[in-house]
Amino acid sequence: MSEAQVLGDPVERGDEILTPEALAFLAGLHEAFAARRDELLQARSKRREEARTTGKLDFLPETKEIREGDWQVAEAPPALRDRRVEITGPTDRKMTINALNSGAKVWLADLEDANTPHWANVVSGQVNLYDAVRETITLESGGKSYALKDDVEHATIVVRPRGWHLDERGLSFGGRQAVGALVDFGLHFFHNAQELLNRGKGPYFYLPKMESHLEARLWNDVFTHAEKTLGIEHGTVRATVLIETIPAAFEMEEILYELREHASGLNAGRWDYLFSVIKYFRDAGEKFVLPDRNSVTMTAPFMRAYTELLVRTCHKRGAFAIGGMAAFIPNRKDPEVTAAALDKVRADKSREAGDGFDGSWVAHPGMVDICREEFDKVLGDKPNQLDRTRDEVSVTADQLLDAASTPGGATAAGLRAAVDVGIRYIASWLSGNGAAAIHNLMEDAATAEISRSQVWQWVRNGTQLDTGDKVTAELVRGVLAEVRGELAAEIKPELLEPAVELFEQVALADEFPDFLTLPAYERIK
Ligand SMILES: CC(=O)SCCNC(=O)CCNC(=O)[C@H](O)C(C)(C)COP(=O)(O)OP(=O)(O)OC[C@H]1O[C@@H](n2cnc3c(N)ncnc32)[C@H](O)[C@@H]1OP(=O)(O)O
Ligand SMILES: O=CC(=O)O
Repeated sequence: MSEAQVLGDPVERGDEILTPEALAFLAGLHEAFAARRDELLQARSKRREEARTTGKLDFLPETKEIREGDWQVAEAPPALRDRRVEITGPTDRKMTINALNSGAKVWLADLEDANTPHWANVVSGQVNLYDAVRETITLESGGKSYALKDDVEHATIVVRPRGWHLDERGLSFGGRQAVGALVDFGLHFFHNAQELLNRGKGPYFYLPKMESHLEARLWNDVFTHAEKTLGIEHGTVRATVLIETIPAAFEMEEILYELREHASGLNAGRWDYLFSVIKYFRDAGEKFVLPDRNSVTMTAPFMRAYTELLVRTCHKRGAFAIGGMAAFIPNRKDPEVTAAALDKVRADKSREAGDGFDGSWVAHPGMVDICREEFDKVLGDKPNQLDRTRDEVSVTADQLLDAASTPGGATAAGLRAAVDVGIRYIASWLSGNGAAAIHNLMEDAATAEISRSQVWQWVRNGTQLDTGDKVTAELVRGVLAEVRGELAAEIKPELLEPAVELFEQVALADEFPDFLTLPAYERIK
């Protein structure tokens, strides 16, 4: 087996996580699965090229039997039967404690879009998960003592590892960089799977950014291998898959089918989904050009088609349908902003509960009650609404791809906001914070991806703004220069300058970079 080499700097308590046994377990995962990961990433480009040339995607003819077959996913374990409110957040120590105490049923412990994968964050996130699972996690910070409360039910931990595309420079196996997803999954599983089972929970995961059922098959094989290696019963791992890429929307059934012994549901990851629609069809013509990011809502016809199909697919197969993130967050200093955010989140969760979702996401502890209240109204004493099978729903490929009917337009204010948010977010990411409050919205990698890919698409299509200006690279550079001047008073030059350069690269390069976090990762030391 390839030998593990730890290349990242030492991290406090890292020796408890990067033990020889844990590294050997990761080496086994890499030996078995890294090459297949590489092949599947290559397959992504081939499929995208087909969509670019045809401007189309469709349900797969070769998997029709699966879509029409009679099968169900495994029954949910007790800890995942009631998911009416899920809080998401990075695994820093304070957020971990606050999330577990928040009153949410589930905590999505985010090693992905809300986390900058600095080696220190990668390892300390695992230290925090280790302590969280054992309920020993405490912190002294800002004159406050943090610990798990005795009088609330602690949220069930569901870990989101990085997507398949990201490598990890802090570790190598046989001289090749580790696969980020296998590191995140493997360390949590190795240290905590048995401990979680002893406590009546289990190793539960959220799987991000998949583009096909073959990628789901790979995850399923990883789970089976991990269970076998550690002597844990097959089917103990439970995974909720984020449907957050446009090709995956055409394979919801197949993804559940591949993971059926390990699946617990699908989530409508709306932000990455929007990013994916733009990215996939960025050069397929005007009909895929979307209006300003913040004006595309969940009631746009193509977004509605996606969520309706998701609920229908899940409940047909006995899987949970989990709603997405309304990005509005409260602001302690501004009651008006807070009141408006609460109203918007309430409306969003009310719509989702009415549509048949079994629960949904919030980004902030201040939103937990609102989400719970809206789901309580629909669920009452029932833990979920798997029985609402939504048989009347039927969604076509054209409906999923109908970006053209989205109301709204591209505006100069929208362009400026995209540049401003993009730069602010990248500066935050580079500093080690993968999630940030920007203009009273939660921003993470997914939301920032929309901003920069939208700019790229508008330039490529020469989109006309409300001012009559056509979006060109020159126009965007002008906006960039103005925004950079404004932000100089707020962001240190050592973060602002690389953030501006990176934004320019990911928004204006001739060749569209697949993920902004790839060139950003190259920049971190
Ligand atoms: C599109 C997607 O992929 S969504 C999923 C990925 N994104 C995320 O998970 C982002 C989750 N949200 C966050 O990270 C945060 O809410 C932020 C960064 C947006 C804002 O955080 P802050 O600036 O700290 O907000 P604010 O000052 O209002 O926080 C108030 C308190 O709530 C805590 N808090 C805020 N958000 C969270 C959270 N998601 N989980 C746990 N605690 C939280 C803060 O730690 C703070 O605690 P304290 O009073 O003990 O100091
Ligand atoms: O990951 C979730 C999303 O909305 O993107």
